[in-house]
Amino acid sequence: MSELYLVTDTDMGCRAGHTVPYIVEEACRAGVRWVQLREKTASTRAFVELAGELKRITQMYGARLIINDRVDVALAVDADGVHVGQDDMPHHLVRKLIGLDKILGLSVNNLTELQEAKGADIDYLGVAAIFPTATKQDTSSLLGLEGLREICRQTRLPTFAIGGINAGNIRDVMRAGATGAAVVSAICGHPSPYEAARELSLLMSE
Ligand SMILES: Cc1ncc(COP(=O)(O)OP(=O)(O)O)c(N)n1
Ligand SMILES: Cc1ncsc1CCOP(=O)(O)O
Ligand SMILES: [Mg+2]
Repeated sequence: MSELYLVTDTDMGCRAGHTVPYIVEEACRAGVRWVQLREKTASTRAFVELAGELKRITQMYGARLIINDRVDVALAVDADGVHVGQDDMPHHLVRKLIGLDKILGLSVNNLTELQEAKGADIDYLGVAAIFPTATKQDTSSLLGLEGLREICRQTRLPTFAIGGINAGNIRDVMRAGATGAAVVSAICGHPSPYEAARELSLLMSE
């Protein structure tokens, strides 16, 4: 199964002429089985409606739907899980709210955060940021491939590398030991999300 992880961006999709449901369906058609709905400015109503739409699409393809930051939205649509970072709701409280059966992802940006996450009841790590990215403004210092390699070496949890990953570097990311790669612009900003996801999936399994 492809461990390519699509993280959505409505504005970027718009600029490329796509809606988020279109991007998600095209990526799923290309084999993506991890989808995160990331909405930083949407109203709660719009967020929940979009999440419901993505739930139908992801279910059709057997893909997982993860909600960024918002436990309430995840619960409202019975999503497969939630992804939180270091400034979001603490992961142990998220686990309490979503229950044991849901997927919980946590971002780690350095080795200190990795140590703090040891023993936590989380299902995977988002390892950020690997390369420079224009998609997220508030990223902390860059890990690079060496930083990624060290984090992967020190954990048994599945690791999804994120930040500036594209067709030119995804093989290096996988060679550094990541379980998978999470991307925003490489799929949402591409003229063909289907072709982009196909190419990335092929490259990462080489
Ligand atoms: C798979 C994955 N990894 C890392 C992140 C970043 O989460 P966070 O640090 O909470 O930042 P925001 O995405 O909320 O801006 C992620 N979303 N997904
Ligand atoms: C959400 C997020 N978290 C860390 S970097 C990032 C953005 C990644 O976007 P892109 O794949 O376009 O570099
Ligand atoms: Mg967050």
